[in-house]
Amino acid sequence: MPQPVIPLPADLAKKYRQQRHGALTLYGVALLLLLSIFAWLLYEQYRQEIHVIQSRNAARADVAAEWAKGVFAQSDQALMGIAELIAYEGMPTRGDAQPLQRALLNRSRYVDWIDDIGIIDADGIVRASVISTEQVGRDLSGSTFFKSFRDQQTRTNLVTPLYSSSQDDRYFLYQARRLTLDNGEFNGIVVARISPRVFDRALQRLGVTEGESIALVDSELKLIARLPALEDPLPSGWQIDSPETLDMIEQGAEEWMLQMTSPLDSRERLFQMQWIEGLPLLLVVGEDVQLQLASWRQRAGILTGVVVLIALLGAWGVRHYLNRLRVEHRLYQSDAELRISATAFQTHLGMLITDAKGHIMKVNDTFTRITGYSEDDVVGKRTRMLNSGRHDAAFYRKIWRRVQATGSWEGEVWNRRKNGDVFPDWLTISAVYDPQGTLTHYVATMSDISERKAAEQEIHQLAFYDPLTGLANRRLFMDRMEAALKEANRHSRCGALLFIDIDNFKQVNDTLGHFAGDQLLQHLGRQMGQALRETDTLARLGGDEFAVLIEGLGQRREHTAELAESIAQKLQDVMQQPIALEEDSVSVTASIGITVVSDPSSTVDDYLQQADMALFQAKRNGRSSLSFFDPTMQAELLSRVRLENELREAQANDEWRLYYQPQVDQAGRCIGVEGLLRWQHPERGLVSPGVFIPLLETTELINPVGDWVLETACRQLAQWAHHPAFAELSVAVNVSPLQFRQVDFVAKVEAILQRTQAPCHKLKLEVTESLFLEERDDARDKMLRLKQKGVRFSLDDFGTGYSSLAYLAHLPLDQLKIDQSFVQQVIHSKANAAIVESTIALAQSLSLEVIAEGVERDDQQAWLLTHGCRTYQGYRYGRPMPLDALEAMLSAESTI
Ligand SMILES: Nc1nc2c(ncn2[C@@H]2O[C@@H]3COP(=O)(O)O[C@H]4[C@@H](O)[C@H](n5cnc6c(=O)[nH]c(N)nc65)O[C@@H]4COP(=O)(O)O[C@H]3[C@H]2O)c(=O)[nH]1
Repeated sequence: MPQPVIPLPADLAKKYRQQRHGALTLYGVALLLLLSIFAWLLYEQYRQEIHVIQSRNAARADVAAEWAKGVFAQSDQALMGIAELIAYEGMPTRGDAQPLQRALLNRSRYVDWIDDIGIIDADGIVRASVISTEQVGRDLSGSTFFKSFRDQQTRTNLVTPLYSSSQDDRYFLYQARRLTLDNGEFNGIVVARISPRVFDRALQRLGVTEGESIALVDSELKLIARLPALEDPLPSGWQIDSPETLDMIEQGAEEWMLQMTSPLDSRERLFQMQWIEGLPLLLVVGEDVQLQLASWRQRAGILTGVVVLIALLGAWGVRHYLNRLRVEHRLYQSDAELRISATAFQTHLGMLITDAKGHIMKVNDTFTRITGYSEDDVVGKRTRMLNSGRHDAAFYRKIWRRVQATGSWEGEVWNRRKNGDVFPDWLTISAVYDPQGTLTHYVATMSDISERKAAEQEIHQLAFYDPLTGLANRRLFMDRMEAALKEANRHSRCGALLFIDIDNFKQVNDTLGHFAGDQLLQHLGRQMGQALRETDTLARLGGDEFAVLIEGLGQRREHTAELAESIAQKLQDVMQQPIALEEDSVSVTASIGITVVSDPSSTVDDYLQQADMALFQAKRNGRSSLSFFDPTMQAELLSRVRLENELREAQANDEWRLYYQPQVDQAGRCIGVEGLLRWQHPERGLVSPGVFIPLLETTELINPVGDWVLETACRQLAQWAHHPAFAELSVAVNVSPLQFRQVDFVAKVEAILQRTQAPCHKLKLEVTESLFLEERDDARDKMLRLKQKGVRFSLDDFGTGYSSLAYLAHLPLDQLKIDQSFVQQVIHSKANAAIVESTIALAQSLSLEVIAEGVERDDQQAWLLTHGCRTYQGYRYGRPMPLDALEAMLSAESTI
């Protein structure tokens, strides 16, 4: 498997590229500079070499020219001497040329390069000749040469190019001088024939070194003389073929240089060519360029070698530098890779590397931290040492099969730490292959997910379990219900749903405190859990309400109901066991509503509703009762819902009525009334409070309705206050605990009293014992504040509750009202008689008035009177009635 290349950080890669580019650029520039200097140096040296050659050529050409001029000057001297002679002695005539002939001979001997001297008279007739005597008498008047002297007065002398001799075809140069008479008249010319050999000799005297050449040519490029002599010497007059030179001549240049191949010996030369002043002769001095530049070439070669060497050294240096740079970067890269690998290895994940056989080779610090095993503990051992024992062999086989098939595996595994603790581990295993595809190692990462699991567990617990009891909460219970319903439908098996409510839990909670209440709930949860099977689901739905789902009870509904009932009874028994709570020992009872889960068409909500209704019914039946859901319950519920809606409308439609029931003294005189609420229903007629008061309390409609009652009663009191027949009547009004607990209750009452201007001391508020079960001090405080206004208090239904008598003594009560349930049994039930008796005694001891409620018969009144109760209320004296009826009744009879 190819190793992944860890890319360099972008800035480092950029720096590397910049350094590399910089080095190459520097090298290129340096090389260019070096080459430029080198080329310049070479060129300069070449230029100097050429300049030296040119200078040398020019110097030699000058010398040669001077010499050539000297030759012609000397010969001209000779010609001048002859001219003077002729001027003195006159032109010889035919036959007397002897003396002149001798003079000519002398001159030609004196100037040895003069091959011949001749004299031509003004008519162009040769008068004398040193050598070519046979020429004497010859007429040359037609020759251009002669004519140029005769026709051009100013011409005094002339040198001609090479002319071939008519006798022997040899070439000669001719130098002529004008002869004049004393009067300046043209008298002919004297001509010297000069042999080119003179120049050969002269050039030889000048000498040349290897490669040099010097030549004299005439204006028609005929060779006059040349040094060095060629192996196969060319004759004078040999026509040189050099178009370049001819070009230059045609251009009329005085002197010039040409580099060209010599047409004589085919050597490449640099030629200096210049005319010899006043002569039709061209001096050509050449130097073999190749030869002369040999040392320059040598130097150039050495220099080139040096430059190449420097360039190579530079290139080597640059290459070395680049290599170093590359190595450095690779090193950095490798280093980075190593660092990354090392860092990656030391991560928050535990890491473990094994060989192909699973023997541990290396672990990191996190591994040690997670497992407690150091590297020394594990190296060489097999990974199975971490096995927790929670997974079977098949589990591990499956993992390794997966790794072999796909190269990796990840998942949750329970492993064991060195200290024996088992922990959940999120494990990944990757197989490592070499480039040939052979498995070489396994790399595993592990992370201890105990905390995550615990958190998940906690979240799960919080989401699905009741934090107080640890039982399933409503949500989980609903899920289980859903599942159970599906299961029941699939297998046609019935189940049962039980709703359990602890009777009077609220009072326990209120009297013993919330902590004790919590303990009680936890205890009951545990007790019930133990009484049920593991497959049953016990949940706390909230408050003191528990639910049990029992599945798979049977296929017959009746049988299931029987089983459910027995389970419910078992639970009731369990719950009734006394429970030690702090210092108290408490025993509670529970009411249970049961519904049988059997109807495939019913939903979870349907069953929950049914169980709820059954429970409602059970509670209505009294403590510790069981009730099965039946369809009539449902009807009741529906009517309850309807009633609730109607109650809301009643408030809006002003359907409330206040009835009054007389309260009398032992003489039968009405001393007051109790205001009792009635509902004037548009269809049902007059409805008793027993039907709707509990509903008003659960819907909190009790507050506005209670306000209305208070207001109505007070208004009535205020009216009666002005009526002598009723002015002494007091009005007792029932105040629900809910109503009393309103924060602004006192203010409300005060406002009503203020508004209605009712006499406060005639208003009697009837409160029940349940008011003092919670927030006692607040209730007492409110009573005291109202008491200050003169409002009086009567404790209603006395004897039915759990009132702490000690506490009652501290309340600002005025009256105890004996509940009608005791009063009506007072004759027949000794127990009831005892309760009434003790109540009367209690009232007397607390200096409270006492009134008996529900007195229907005379014997009851007699008994009460005998036992010290002198105030009564009951049908015996009048049923609750409308105001006008009451007033009519009171107006008609002075006593009842
Ligand atoms: N069998 C029998 N019953 C007798 C006799 N004498 C009186 N009663 C009934 O006993 C109840 C006395 O009222 P309570 O104990 O305060 O019990 C009241 C009271 O707790 C509540 N209630 C009535 N009006 C109001 C109200 O305005 N506010 C509040 N919060 N509760 C009210 O409704 C309860 C029932 O009221 P009612 O149906 O009017 O029933 C009244 C009354 O009609 C008798 O000789 N024999």
